[in-house]
Amino acid sequence: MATRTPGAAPRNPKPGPAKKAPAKKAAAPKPPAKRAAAKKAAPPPPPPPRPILFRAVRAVWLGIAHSIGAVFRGFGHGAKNLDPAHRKDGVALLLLALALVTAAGTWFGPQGWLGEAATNVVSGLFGRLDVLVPLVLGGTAVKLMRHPGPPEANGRIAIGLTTLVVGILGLVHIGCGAPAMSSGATRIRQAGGILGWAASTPMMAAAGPPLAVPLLLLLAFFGLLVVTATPVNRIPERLQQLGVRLGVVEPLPADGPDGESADGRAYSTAPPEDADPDALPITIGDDELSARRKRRRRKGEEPAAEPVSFDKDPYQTRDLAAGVAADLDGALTWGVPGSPAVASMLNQVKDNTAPPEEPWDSGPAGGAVPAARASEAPEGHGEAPVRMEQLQLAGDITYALPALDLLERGAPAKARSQLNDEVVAQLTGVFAEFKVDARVTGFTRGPTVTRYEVELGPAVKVERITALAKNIAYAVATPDVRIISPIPGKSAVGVEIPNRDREMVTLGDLLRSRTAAEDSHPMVVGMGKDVEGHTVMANLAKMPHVLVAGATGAGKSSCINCLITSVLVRATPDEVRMVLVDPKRVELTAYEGIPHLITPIITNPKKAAEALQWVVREMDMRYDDLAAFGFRHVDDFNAAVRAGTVKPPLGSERELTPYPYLLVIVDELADLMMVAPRDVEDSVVRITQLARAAGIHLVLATQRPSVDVVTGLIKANVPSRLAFATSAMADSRVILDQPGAEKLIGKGDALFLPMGASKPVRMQGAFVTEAEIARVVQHCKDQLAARYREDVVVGGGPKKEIDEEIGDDLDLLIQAAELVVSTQFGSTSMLQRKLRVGFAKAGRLMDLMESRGIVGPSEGSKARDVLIKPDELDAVLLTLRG
Ligand SMILES: Nc1ncnc2c1ncn2[C@@H]1O[C@H](COP(=O)(O)OP(=O)(O)OP(=O)(O)O)[C@@H](O)[C@H]1O
Repeated sequence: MATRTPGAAPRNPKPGPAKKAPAKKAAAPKPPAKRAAAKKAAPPPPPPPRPILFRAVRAVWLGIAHSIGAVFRGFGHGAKNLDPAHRKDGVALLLLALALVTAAGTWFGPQGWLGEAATNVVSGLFGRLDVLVPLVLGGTAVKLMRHPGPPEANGRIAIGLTTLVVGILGLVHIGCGAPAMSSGATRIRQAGGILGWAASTPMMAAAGPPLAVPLLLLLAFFGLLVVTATPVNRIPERLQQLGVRLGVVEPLPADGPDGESADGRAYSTAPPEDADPDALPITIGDDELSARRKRRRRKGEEPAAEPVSFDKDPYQTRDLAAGVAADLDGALTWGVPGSPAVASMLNQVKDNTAPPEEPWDSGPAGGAVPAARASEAPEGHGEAPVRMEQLQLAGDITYALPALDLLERGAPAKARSQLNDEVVAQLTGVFAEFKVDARVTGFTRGPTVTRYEVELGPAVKVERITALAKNIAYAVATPDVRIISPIPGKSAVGVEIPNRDREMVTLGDLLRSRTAAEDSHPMVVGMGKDVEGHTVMANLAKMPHVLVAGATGAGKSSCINCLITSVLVRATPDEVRMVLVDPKRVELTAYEGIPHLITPIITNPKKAAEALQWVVREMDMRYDDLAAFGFRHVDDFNAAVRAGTVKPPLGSERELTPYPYLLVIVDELADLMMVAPRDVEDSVVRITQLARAAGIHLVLATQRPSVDVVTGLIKANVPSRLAFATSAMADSRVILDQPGAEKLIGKGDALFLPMGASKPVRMQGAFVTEAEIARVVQHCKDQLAARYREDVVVGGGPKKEIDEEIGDDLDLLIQAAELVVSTQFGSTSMLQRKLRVGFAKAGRLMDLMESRGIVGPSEGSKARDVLIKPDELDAVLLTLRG
């Protein structure tokens, strides 16, 4: 659990004396220091346009390349939906052409001057192995077209492949008698080529031929590890996986003890012991951006102006080979020099895992960069949990969590686009037009909105910017301008303007992020990305209950899908169980049959109200257990059960098992409130007041955040709020107790106010497609069939003959009968209190009991006579149940 610290940029010195600056002075030159800072902050000029011929050739080349790429991607599955932003068809076509030319020359004899030249170069460089060059080039081209992978990986693969090839060519050269250069070009070509000669000669000179061979073998082996990003300690595992793929080895069953994965890595499902239960339930990871920014800032480097991708798999960088790989990735892709010594390589692994996004930063004074947490990450970061795990469930069932590959990668995030530069120019234009001494000193671009930072000249009132809101909106042609004054932690006014080229945040990218990897708690879910592009993760167990609201089409269902999919990807059914309530009948059907469900998806609002009452009973039962065994939180009880330190009472045959978290998701609270407002409110309030310690958590979604749906009582007990765009400010007030949500721009744009936070965080909610959900759900269903409990909703099991008059009140009536008979006290107000029902319902229960001979008739305000003795209770209950 970590929270974001506000930007560490030094505050500006106080503005000069409050002398009213004449209007003319507004445009006057700034003092030198200010000017210098501003100059540094100014955006770099756009690159000069390229000649038209170059652009035409490029367009034709890419056109051909994309057509051929499309053909290659058309084969089989898995490459058809490659995001255009990830394509590398241009380079791939070049490699393909080279493969064809070299194949013609080396396989069929040189033809023509081009063929001869290519053959001479290839055979001269690679010697005997020249025949393999076309294959490697062709294979690489096809791989680039079908699965280009993250750009950093290409750098690593290039270096690894070179090391591998040089090692092998050196060995071939020695194997062919190690001819010297003086023996002629033909002998060199018939051995390891110039590369083989260059690799083997110094080794033999330095260590002698017997040692040169193992050294070259080591070099080749090292290259292989780098190409495949295999850490040394995972070689056996990778070999095993290869064997399984080739069908020569059986998959290993999970052999770790409970709570340990197959590879022996501890897999903790409980929150960290030192976790502060009152801390904010969200983690805003600054891994993606700030680590690199901060490093660059330390080095005094200018930020990169080019938008860059930060798709990077933190799991690949664990030890030497992976460390080198990561280091080389950084070196090749981002121009960061690779460290010479192995030790420093290892140190840099962590740094290199931070995606190298670089927003436009105005340098220390502009402070568009928030403080980074990445460099303060705990040492053990490299031990991020491996996601594909074989986990042991109760009853010796192994359960593999879905692979993160089932979720798509998003397009690379942009740190800056031409449209941002245009907006900066428009803002500058507005300030100049209205003669306000202010300038844009930087911006941080999020997926949906960009926050432009505006610094004011001396003696310029903040109100002058706020007063310009409408003019700014006019200039940038969008009504949705939000002004934040000041940006927390900075002496600057923030102007949030939607990106016309907005980006999608995919759930896959969130769950692959380092922030997600660092917290293996099963209830941690991907929420989205904030305005600075940081990953926002939330721990549902710490929320502990959340209200999700917004107008129709604003993104609630997508958010709920992300929550459920996150849980499916990160938690086993033994860790988290769910009750899904979907009165709209369409939103959650994709999850029918998942093993995490405790009861089939509930679509009938009346049944939903019953299910909530079941949740209350489950909570009471858990509380009884906690009290009986002397624990205060279900996590402590679970830990004790797993450790075997808690035993059932003597004589009891009960087998203690840990309680899973119970996640109750209601996708349209309004539908429930329409059928049984009092019961639903009662249950929700009771659950929200108490369920936290019992590991039961509610997510309530509604598109009607009016006071009759989100009542005062519900609001008071649901502390975390997530507001998507609302149609009116009043709705925003109901959800967040403040305006703001009415200014959101829909499609997942949200304000997130987690428990304990005073200000909401604006974020772009994540998105997960139906196809991804279907893949994850299929995986879970393949692992385990759902086992439903029959007592959750009455009527879930075989239909019993229940007295028509009793109808849906059977459960309550039974509880009332138990209460009245066991206490021998026929009081309506007692029923109201104990069953938490209203006066009308308690009166009706009393009447039902009277008509069934359990209590006598009403005697005014006096308690009724109880006509049944405690030992007759069981028989009476049986009759009631039909
Ligand atoms: N996070 C997101 N990123 C991108 N697009 C989104 C996002 N969330 C929603 N959308 C787009 O908005 C559409 C409507 O979203 P969604 O169905 O989640 O809305 P909703 O609030 O649940 O509406 P309703 O209440 O009518 O069900 C989606 O089909 C999708 O195209």
